[in-house]
Amino acid sequence: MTEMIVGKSLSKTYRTLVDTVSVFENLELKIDKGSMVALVGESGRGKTTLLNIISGLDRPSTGEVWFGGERIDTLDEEMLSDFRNRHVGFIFQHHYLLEDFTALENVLLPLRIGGKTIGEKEKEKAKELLSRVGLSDRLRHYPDQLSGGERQRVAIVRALIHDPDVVFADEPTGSLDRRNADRVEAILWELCRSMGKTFVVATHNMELARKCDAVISL
Ligand SMILES: Nc1ncnc2c1ncn2[C@@H]1O[C@H](COP(=O)(O)OP(=O)(O)OP(=O)(O)O)[C@@H](O)[C@H]1O
Repeated sequence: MTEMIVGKSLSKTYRTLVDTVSVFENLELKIDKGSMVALVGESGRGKTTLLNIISGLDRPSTGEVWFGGERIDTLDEEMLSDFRNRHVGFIFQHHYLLEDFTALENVLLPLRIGGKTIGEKEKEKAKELLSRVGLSDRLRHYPDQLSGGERQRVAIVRALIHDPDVVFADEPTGSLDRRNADRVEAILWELCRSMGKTFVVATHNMELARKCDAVISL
C-alpha cells in the first residue's frame, strides 16, 4: 500500500513562561493511502497535538512530516496554508460554521477560499453531498436554524467538498449526545470510505477506533 503520511522521529515540546511540557518524543508513524486510522489515548496525551502536526496546522519541535511524498514541516506559512487548502479537510469538535451563511454557502466556502469560481457544477456537487448526509431540505437554513447533529453534518460536507486527500477529525462528535454522535459518526465513516479518503480521527470512542484499519495509541 502507498504511504500517505509519514512521521519521522517526531517530538513536540511546549514552552510556557513557567515550564516546559514534552508531549511526545521520537514518535514514528505511517498512514497508508485510503486507510481509516484512529488516534487514541487518555486526555492530555497529545492526540490533538499530533493531529495538528501531521495535518500541517502545527509543526513538530523536531522530526519530519511527509505528506504524499512531500515534506511539509519545512514549508513556510503561505505554502503550508496553500497545502492545507488543496490536500486536507478538517472536522473539529465545534462546527465553526459561519453564522451569516446558509448551509449551502458554508459548504462552498473552501472552494471560494481556494480561488474557485462557484458555478452550477460546484453547487450541484455541494447539494449532492448535503443530500447524502440527509440535509437536502436544509440547504438554505442558517447554522442557528439547524440542530447540533445537522450542523456537524454540514461541517463534514464542508471538509469534503474540495476533494481532499486526507480528512482529519478531532473528536468530531464530542459535543453531541450519544445517539446523535453515533449517527454522525456513521455518516462520516460511510462518506470517507465510499469516497476512498484517507481518514484520521482523534477519538475517545473505542467502538469507533475498533472499526478503523489501524489505531495509533498515545
Ligand atoms: N499551547 C500549549 N502550550 C502549552 N501546553 C500545551 C499547549 N497545547 C497543549 N498543551 C499540553 O500538551 C498536552 C497534550 O495536549 P493535547 O490537547 O494534544 O491532548 P489530547 O490528547 O488531545 O487531550 P484531550 O483528549 O483532552 O483533548 C497537554 O498536557 C496540554 O496541557
